[in-house]
Amino acid sequence: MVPTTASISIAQLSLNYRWSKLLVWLRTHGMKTGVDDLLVECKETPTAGNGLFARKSCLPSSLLFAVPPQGLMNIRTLRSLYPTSGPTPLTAVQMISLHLYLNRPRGSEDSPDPHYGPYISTLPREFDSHPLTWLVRSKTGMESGGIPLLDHLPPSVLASLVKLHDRFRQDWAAVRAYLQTANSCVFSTSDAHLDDVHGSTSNYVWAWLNGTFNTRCIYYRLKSSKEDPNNLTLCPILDFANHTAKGSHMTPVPSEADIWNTAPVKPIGKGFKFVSPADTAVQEGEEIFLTYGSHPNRTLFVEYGFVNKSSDEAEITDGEVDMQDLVESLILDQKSSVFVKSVLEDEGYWGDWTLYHSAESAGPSWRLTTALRLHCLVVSNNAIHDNTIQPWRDVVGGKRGTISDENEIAWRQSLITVCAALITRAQASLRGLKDDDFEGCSGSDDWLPWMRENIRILWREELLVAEAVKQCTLRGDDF
Ligand SMILES: C[S@@+](CC[C@H](N)C(=O)[O-])C[C@H]1O[C@@H](n2cnc3c(N)ncnc32)[C@H](O)[C@@H]1O
Repeated sequence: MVPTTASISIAQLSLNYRWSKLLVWLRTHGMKTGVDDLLVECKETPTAGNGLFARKSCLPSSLLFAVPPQGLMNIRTLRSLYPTSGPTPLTAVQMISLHLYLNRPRGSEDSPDPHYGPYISTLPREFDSHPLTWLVRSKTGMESGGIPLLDHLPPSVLASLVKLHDRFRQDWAAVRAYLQTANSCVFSTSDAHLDDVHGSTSNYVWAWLNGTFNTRCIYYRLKSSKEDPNNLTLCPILDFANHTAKGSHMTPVPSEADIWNTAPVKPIGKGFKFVSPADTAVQEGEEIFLTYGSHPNRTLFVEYGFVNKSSDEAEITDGEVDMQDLVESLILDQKSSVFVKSVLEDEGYWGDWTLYHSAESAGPSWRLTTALRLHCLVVSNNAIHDNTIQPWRDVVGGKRGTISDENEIAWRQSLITVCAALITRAQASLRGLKDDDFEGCSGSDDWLPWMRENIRILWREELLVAEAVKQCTLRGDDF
C-alpha cells in the first residue's frame, strides 16, 4: 500500500523535508543522488530512532552511495572556518563539536549555519536518553529523568561513564578556552549560549555526543599516522545507519590512503563510498545496517546509549564483564597490596580485568589471570620481595606455562570467589529492578521504560557471564 499523508507520522514528514534539503545541499557539493546513485533513504524505525533503508533491491557489494569530501565535516574541511588559534590546537573532536555547538538548531528550526546547515538540521535534536546527559545534568544541578537511573548501573558501567565524562570535561574546557581567546566577532552566534552556563553546557553535550566516535563520527584517514585520533569525520547519510552486532551490514570502500597507509594526497581526502553487504542481496525497503565494532554492551551503553538485545534472553552468547572493583578489593584487602599493585602497574597489568562468554567458551581474560596469579603467589609466600615473583615474570614472559600446581588451584579459587560475589550482586540488583518500581525512576520521559530495560540487560549479562565462568572454573576447564 502506498502510504497516504494521513498515515505518515509528523516525525517522518519532517524527516522527509530535512532529507530532501540535505540532498539538495549534497548535490551542490558534487554528490550524485539519482535513483541509480543513491540506493538508500532515511526512515523512522520502531526502536532505534531513524535508520537507512534500501530504495530498491540490489545485489551483494553494490555501491550504495558516495559522499564527496566537501560534504564531510572534519578537522580539514572545518579548518578554514576556525583560522584563529586558541591556547592549544583544537583536536578533531573539539573542532567538530565546537562547530556543532555554535550552530545547534533551536527547537524545531533549521540550523543557522551557512556552511553545513542542511546537514546539521538532520542530526538528532536531543540526547536526553543518553547516560552522559544524565551525568552532566546531575553534576550541574539540572534536571533529567535519567539521573535516578545512575544509581542502578553496574559499577563497571558507571566507572566507564565517569571516564567518558572526564573526556567530555577536557574537551569542553578546551572549547571554552578557544572561544574566550579567539576573535569573538567570528562567533557572535555563541554569545547567548555562553552567557547561560547551563544552556551552554547542555548545548555542548549535544554537540559533543554528535562529534565524537560515540553515536555519529566514523574513522576517516586524513593524517600520516593511521592511529592519529584526528582521523575522524562526520559523514551525512551514513550517520543514519544503525548498528548490528552480527547481521549483514554495509562497509566503507577502503580509500587509497587506507590501502597505501599514508595521508591522502588531497588534504580533505576523496570522500567516502559505501557498499551493500557482501554476503547477501538487499531487498527494497530493507533496513541497511553498519557494524560499529565488536563492543561489549557496557561500551555500547556508555558511548552510544543503547545495548544489543539477545534474541533469547536466557542465553547471552557474547558477553563481557569488567571485574575491576571486585578484583581491586580482593587485592587491596591484603597486607601485600601495595607491592602487588605496584608490580602490576609497572608491568602494565593493573586493571582492564574482564570475564568473557561466547558461544564457544567462557573464561577470564589473560590480564585477569595474570593479576590473580601474582596476587595468590604473593599471598601464599607471605613475602613481599622482587626475588619471590620471578616465576610469575617467567609466566608473563612466556618462559613457563604456570607458576605451580598450588598457584593454579589458588588463583582459580580466587576467580570463583569474585564470580560468586558478582553473581550475588547481580541477583540482588535484578530483584530490585524487577517491577516497574525502579526506585525514584518514574519520570514522564517516553524513553525511560526502554532505558530501564537496557539496564536490566546489563545486569543480566553480568549474571550470566559470571555464572558461566564460575561453572567452567569449577569443571577445571583450561583457560
Ligand atoms: C549513527 S546514529 C544512527 C542513526 C540514529 N538512529 C538516528 O536516529 O539518527 C547512532 C545512534 O542510533 C541509535 N542506534 C543505533 N543502532 C541501534 C540499535 N541497534 N538499537 C538501538 N538504537 C540504535 C543509538 O541512539 C545510537 O547512538
